[in-house]
Amino acid sequence: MQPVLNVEDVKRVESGLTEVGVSISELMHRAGTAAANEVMRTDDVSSVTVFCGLGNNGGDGWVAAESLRKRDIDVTVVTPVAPDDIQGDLARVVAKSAQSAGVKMLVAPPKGRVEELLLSTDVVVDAMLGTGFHGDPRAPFDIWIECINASGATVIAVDVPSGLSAQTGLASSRCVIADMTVTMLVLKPGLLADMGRDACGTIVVAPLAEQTERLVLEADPVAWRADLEDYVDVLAPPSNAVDKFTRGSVLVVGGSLRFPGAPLLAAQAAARSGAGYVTLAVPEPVAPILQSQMPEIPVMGLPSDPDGTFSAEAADIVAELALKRTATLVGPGMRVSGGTVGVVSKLISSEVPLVIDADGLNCLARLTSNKLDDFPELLRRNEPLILTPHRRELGRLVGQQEVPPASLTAAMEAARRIVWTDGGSEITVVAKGSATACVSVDAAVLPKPGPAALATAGSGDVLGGVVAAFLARSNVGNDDLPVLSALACEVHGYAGSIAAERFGSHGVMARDIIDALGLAEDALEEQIAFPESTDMD
Ligand SMILES: NC(=O)C1=CN([C@@H]2O[C@H](COP(=O)(O)OP(=O)(O)OC[C@H]3O[C@@H](n4cnc5c(N)ncnc54)[C@H](OP(=O)(O)O)[C@@H]3O)[C@@H](O)[C@H]2O)[C@@H](O)CC1
Ligand SMILES: Nc1ncnc2c1ncn2[C@@H]1O[C@H](COP(=O)(O)OP(=O)(O)O)[C@@H](O)[C@H]1O
Ligand SMILES: [K+]
Repeated sequence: MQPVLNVEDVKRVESGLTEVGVSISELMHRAGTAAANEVMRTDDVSSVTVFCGLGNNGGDGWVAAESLRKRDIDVTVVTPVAPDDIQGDLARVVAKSAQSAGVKMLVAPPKGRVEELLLSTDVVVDAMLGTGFHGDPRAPFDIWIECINASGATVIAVDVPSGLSAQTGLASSRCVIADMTVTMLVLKPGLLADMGRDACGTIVVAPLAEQTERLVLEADPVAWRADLEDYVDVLAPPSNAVDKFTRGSVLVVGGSLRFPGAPLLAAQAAARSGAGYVTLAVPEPVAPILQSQMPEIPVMGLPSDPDGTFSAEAADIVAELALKRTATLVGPGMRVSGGTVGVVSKLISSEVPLVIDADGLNCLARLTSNKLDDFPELLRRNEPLILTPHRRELGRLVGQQEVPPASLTAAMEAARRIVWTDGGSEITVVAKGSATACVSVDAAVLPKPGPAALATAGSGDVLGGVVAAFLARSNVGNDDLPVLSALACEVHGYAGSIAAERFGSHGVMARDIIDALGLAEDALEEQIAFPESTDMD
């Protein structure tokens, strides 16, 4: 797994490096050289334009320019001020050095001149704004960003694309869209989430020093990005000595007359994700509608209120059914009512492996008056509990219903409040979004995100079914639940990619993701077993 550090903690690594004798100036030289090395790896590069800002990110750019000049590349720096007028000492020194080495420069050129230069540029190096960026890019960077994005050149961003927050992944209206980002020392969360996914392109981490790895670990990574090899331990070894029950049995509890389809999607997803036996428990009037849709899945009709949601009597029946299954998923389409809150409450207090999704989470929010983290006794259990909220559901659980977490780091923080509620429990929160984090007290694991095609109604119900099936099938300890959940997310994401190939990136419906789940899991398992021979990017 690759560590991810909050930007403020990157500074601890930086000062740790200076303590072992690697100065900031030396780091800047190594950073600029690392960026130049990536430029040299680009096919057919002969002319490069480096856009430099006025801080240390700009300093990296000047070093890169000098390094490229020494390798006979036709390089021009575009800068707001001449080297002598740069305020920062470090950046001024490297800028003057590049100037002495014969690097060409354009000082505060008009927009037309920048556009003209870009016409004959193969590679742009974006060294305007790095981790010191805040607010909206001011002139001239806003204009240069526009010109860079409109050009046909390959764009390599230094540390972080200018205009993107390396911490939050949120971008202002102007943000460089790079083909590659050479990030210094370690991954930062904003590169992996939200706008970061669009802006960074391929991410290359430049460690810059041999002590970096140790210092990064000491700085307490906020998350870990999973590599395929990290899933080896949670994959069950294949065996033919199984029957439909030993392959894992899943109970899906949910549905209402208003939303009958959601639990069906979840149940189908569980069945397509290798659970040998899947049962649906829905309110009485919903049962005949669903049974006709899916003959493989037995549907049980439970006591219902007149509005077509579970009544209070359903809770005990559900808990009894759940005791006989290896995992239970509760929530899809079930609405929030006295009866459904009772069902969720009963399941939580039963020692059954449990996944709570969608309205199940909203019931939990109702039960705890939007303060789940104030109810430690509720979450104290031995069997696994996996919550799969999207950001709005997550916000409702922790008192942020008005302003839900707006970034991956904010979502991880909210998830941590839940998992730490009883001081370290068996809970994993799968904080869903365009990038997802699987958070437990031990770690936050970031699966590789799937395509935007996953952003379609019912896609979360499908993920709930996949997670429940993986939980039902697996024998992993509670410590491994974040990795197991992350694998479920990757299968879901890869199924989304297969579906997008089949139906087009705008044409995917939840049912298409379900149909691709089995193939996605096989392909991922093959990739995990034979990482060299298959390439799925
Ligand atoms: N960590 C490491 O170990 C290493 C870090 N290194 C590098 O250092 C970089 C961080 O450097 P940094 O701290 O000097 O900040 P940086 O990103 O250059 O920005 C500051 C400048 O931008 C300006 N500015 C800010 N917002 C703005 C806006 N909206 N619009 C316009 N301007 C704006 C701000 O001006 P101010 O707002 O203060 O007036 C100031 O002039 C890091 O990303 C990496 O590349 C490597 O050299 C080696 C190893
Ligand atoms: N832009 C995106 N890129 C990748 N995955 C996404 C994106 N948007 C949503 N997803 C994924 O799709 C699923 C949507 O879940 P959810 O919001 O609960 O949907 P619904 O409630 O409609 O079923 C989650 O797994 C989420 O991580
Ligand atoms: K940059």
